[in-house]
Amino acid sequence: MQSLAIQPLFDPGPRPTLAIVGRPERFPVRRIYCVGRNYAAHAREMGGDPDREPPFFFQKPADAVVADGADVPYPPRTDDLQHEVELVVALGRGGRNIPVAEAGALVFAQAVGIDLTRRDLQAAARKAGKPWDTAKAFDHSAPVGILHPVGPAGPLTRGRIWLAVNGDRRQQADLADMTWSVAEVIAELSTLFDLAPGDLIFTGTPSGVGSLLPGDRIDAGIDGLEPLVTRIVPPVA
Ligand SMILES: CC(=O)CC(=O)C(=O)O
Repeated sequence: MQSLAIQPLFDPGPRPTLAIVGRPERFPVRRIYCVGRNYAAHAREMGGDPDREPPFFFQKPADAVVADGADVPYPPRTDDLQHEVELVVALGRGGRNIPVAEAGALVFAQAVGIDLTRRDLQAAARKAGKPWDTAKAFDHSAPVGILHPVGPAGPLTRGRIWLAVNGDRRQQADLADMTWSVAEVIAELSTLFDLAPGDLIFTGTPSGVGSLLPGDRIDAGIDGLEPLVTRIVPPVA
């Protein structure tokens, strides 16, 4: 009998990958989950009440990742691109219904990330009760720095997180200010989705989010991790 080799209809292209400190291999990205309003001060600056509304989840496509400090083209259909610096964790193991006490062990590595947001589209979607995808899940919306494998202590629970635009400090807080810890985020997320190796989780941004323009240089950092540096460049013609 003739064997049928199943070929894809077209070349699906490479999976996005991230560099890892001290390792020759790269981390293949499967999905990107994000946490909204995980710092009380940011929830307030967005008009929310952190005492009444718990954090929540949304996603970006894996190919929104911007790796290796590449430039970010200013996206179309917005007049208000904004920065949101975040701790990003990269899962080396998956699972579902993970208890909080075991959740940290799923984390392979961590990095600095920026959840770029078309704030004007987000505000319009919120007002109309519509989804946020056009505001959050656009091309080049997820710059991520080099991954640092976690040690036996697991993912970071404290330390300064900050972001500067053209040298001006815009965001600064401590990871200890997160409403849900990394372990709590993973445990909660694993009740909603089957988590798997390759998943990235953006763990929420502190207050001080603000607008970006073509030509801006962004420096973002978290104590103990390699800073992320990227530039906003003119829109793709
Ligand atoms: C209001 C937001 O933009 C949600 C978000 O991305 C965050 O809080 O982080």
